Amino acid sequence: MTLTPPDTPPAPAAVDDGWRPLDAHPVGRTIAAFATRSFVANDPHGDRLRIRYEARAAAVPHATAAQPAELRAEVWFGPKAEGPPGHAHGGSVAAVLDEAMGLAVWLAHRAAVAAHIEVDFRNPVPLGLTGRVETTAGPADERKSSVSARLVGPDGTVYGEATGIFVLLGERHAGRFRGGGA
Ligand SMILES: CCCCCCCCCC(=O)SCCNC(=O)CCNC(=O)[C@H](O)C(C)(C)COP(=O)(O)OP(=O)(O)OC[C@H]1O[C@@H](n2cnc3c(N)ncnc32)[C@H](O)[C@@H]1OP(=O)(O)O
Repeated sequence: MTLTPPDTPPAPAAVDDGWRPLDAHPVGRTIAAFATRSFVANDPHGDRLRIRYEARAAAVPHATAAQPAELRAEVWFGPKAEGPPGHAHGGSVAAVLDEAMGLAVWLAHRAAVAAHIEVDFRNPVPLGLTGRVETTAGPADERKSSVSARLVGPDGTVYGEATGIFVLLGERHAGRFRGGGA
């Protein structure tokens, strides 16, 4: 049992910073449904990657430079994400950053696919790490949006940073990127 000294100030009230599970937002619900099938997020109880997305509702839809849309995630790199011994495969780190950037653009604007991404691997990701992915989707023009993301550990270590150009899907893409599978 812990005794609280009488001169200890009361704990500050929890601040509601606006972050909610992704499926709590109307647009986010559609995106979350996609994520249940995606390469990164389709095995939430597996041994490779487990990821949970959150969105800040106040920032969506329609990101602006002054108020960029934000999507973040908590991600766990399991033993089956291995690349170098004991550490996550770079492809798994890139995939996590890629998907988070794509979902951030979709949340802020509309469905989009990656045209170009760049990833900097700043530190090796130890297997078993639970990190946070932070994204910032900027404004879009008629056809594309730029976006960035980073993977940060609980002690503030930056493991990866990425930037991307995501092309917004429109009429000219009709028939491409439809659901399918086998
Ligand atoms: C369904 C929603 C899903 C959302 C979740 C996503 C999660 C994961 C994210 C991904 O990994 S998506 C899968 C990987 N990406 C792909 O498979 C896309 C493959 N590439 C294509 O299908 C086409 O190249 C693409 C649709 C990206 C572009 O073709 P378009 O014919 O629509 O592009 P267009 O040439 O008209 O260019 C549109 C704009 O984007 C720019 N652009 C296109 N490709 C670029 C590139 N590679 N680098 C830089 N900019 C590029 C281009 O310059 C132009 O800019 P401006 O409007 O300013 O002129």
